Amino acid sequence: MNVQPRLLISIIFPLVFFILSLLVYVGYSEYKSNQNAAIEQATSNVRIAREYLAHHFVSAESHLYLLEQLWEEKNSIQGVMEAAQTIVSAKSQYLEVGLLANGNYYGTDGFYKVAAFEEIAKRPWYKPAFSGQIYITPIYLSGSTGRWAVALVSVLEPLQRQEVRIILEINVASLYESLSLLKTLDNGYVYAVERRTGNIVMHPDLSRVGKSSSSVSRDLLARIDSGESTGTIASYVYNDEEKFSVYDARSLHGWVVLSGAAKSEIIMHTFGISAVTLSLLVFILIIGLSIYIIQRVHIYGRQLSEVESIHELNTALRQMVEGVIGCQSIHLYMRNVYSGDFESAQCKHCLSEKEFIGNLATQLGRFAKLPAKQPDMVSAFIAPGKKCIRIPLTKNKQLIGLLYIASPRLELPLLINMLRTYAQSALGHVMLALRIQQTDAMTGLRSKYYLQAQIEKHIKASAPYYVAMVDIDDFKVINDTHGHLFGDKVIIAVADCLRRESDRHTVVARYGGEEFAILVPAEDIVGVKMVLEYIRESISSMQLEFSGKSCVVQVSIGVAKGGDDMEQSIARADKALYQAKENGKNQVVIYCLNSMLQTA
Ligand SMILES: Nc1nc2c(ncn2[C@@H]2O[C@H](COP(=O)(O)OP(=O)(O)OP(=O)(O)O)[C@@H](O)[C@H]2O)c(=O)[nH]1
Repeated sequence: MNVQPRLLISIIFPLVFFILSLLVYVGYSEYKSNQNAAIEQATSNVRIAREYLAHHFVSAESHLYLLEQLWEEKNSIQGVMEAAQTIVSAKSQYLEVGLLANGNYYGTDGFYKVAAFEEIAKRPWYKPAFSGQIYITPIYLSGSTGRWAVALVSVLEPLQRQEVRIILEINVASLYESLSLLKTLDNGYVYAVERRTGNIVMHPDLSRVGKSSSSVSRDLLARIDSGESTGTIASYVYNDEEKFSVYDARSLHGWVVLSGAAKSEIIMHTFGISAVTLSLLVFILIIGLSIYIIQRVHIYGRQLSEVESIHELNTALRQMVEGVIGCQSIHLYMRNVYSGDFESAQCKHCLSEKEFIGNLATQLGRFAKLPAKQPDMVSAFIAPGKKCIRIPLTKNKQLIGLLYIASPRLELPLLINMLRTYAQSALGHVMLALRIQQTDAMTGLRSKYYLQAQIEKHIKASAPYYVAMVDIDDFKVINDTHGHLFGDKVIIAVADCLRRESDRHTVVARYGGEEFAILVPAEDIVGVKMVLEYIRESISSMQLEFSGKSCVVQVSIGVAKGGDDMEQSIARADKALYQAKENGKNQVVIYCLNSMLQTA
């Protein structure tokens, strides 16, 4: 199946636009679904983290309860501390267990301190509280271990009017270890913030712990306090990256657990899947179509380079132009190598060299787009009111033709330049073939075929003309006397004389052997007769000398007024020539219907 390149090109742009729109739509849908998936993943991570933390808090509370029971049974400091030591040793998340009793602070690993109340009140785990209360402290940097910690504190009945409290200090970093494995997309993480202060309690970057969170704003904390305990923070900026987070602030000792990811990750995921696949498909499609189009242009180009006549060139050019860029019509003007005029290959329109230089020469560079309102003198004639493309065709930097494409559908410079390359090479080829066909190799005069074509042109244009046949007298004798080489030189000398004595509108051709034909554009015989007599006299006055041999040449000429029938017109001139020979040669005879008229 052969699809015309212009059809493919005309569908490429809408197709690319359609696919790009589809890409945007698919990309947007994919982004939305990836965003929902990321939110779901973050929600699930937050739920897992909450369950994990709740489990640990319950476990810590049960350890506290155990120690409380021990204390309440015996009020034995040693008993409680021994049990506390066992618990701390077994649980890596616990930094220390402390007992405030008898005005002293007893800590695991043998830490003991006489506790003046003022000093106790400064400890991060201390706050005024009623007996029977259990509370969790804000995050603090543990003085004894230098680690970030929170303490779960149980306030017991005072003993001998002195406060009794059991303090379970939890290592936050150790608690976070397992949670750090929970990922949202590739790099999102779980973290926790204190509701009361807005400070971070758990974060993969330890330097962030104890500092205020960028995601949990005062505004959000207020909303949480008013009951909005779960939800999504749609957008916030952290480390110059736009992020989102899912939060849950339900009953976890005042902690808000969060998980989120950078939005760029969602975009990367989106591009990673659909967009890249689709872009690749579009890319492959465009490359494939481009290769096909270029191949088709080359096929047209090959057909063009095989043409041998101007008619074939016209047909092949039209097919190529219609197939490649599409158009209403094309017009080819080719330079006449003899006159320099630009003649239309389609019609009789001709731009003389003078007109051409005056109007177009200075504007001819690369191809030009001529809008309907700014035509040049040719486009105004061949396609009035239509836009055109004018393509100059050159050979050896010389202008040999002009191609006009009226109302082109595509104006892509790449295609027009390909077209131009093939067109100028084909035109150059055809012009060379024409030149060979139209020129007589020995004398350099026009050939018989060119003369006949020119007569046809005059007949078509209803332009008046005369045809004269010129024959060298007694040429056989010259040949026989001086040899054929000498005879050839005589033919060339006569041809030179004919050329010299004719003006640029007269066509002089070698008709065959020692016979010549002349086409004279003229209204009446008077001027023609004068010219022919002048030619005859010029030839007979030549003294020809070659290689020491010399001779005088004379010619007989028959002339007839041209009619609508080319062959008949030539036959009449021939008849007059025959009469000139009959009358004794070296004379001009004019053909008349009933009798021949001898001149001079
Ligand atoms: N040297 C040479 N001779 C040619 C050429 N073409 C034809 N001839 C010769 O020209 C001669 C023409 O002879 P004819 O047709 O008898 O005519 P003619 O001798 O000129 O006699 P008239 O025409 O009656 O004056 C022939 O002998 C041809 O061989 C050519 O290209 N070169």
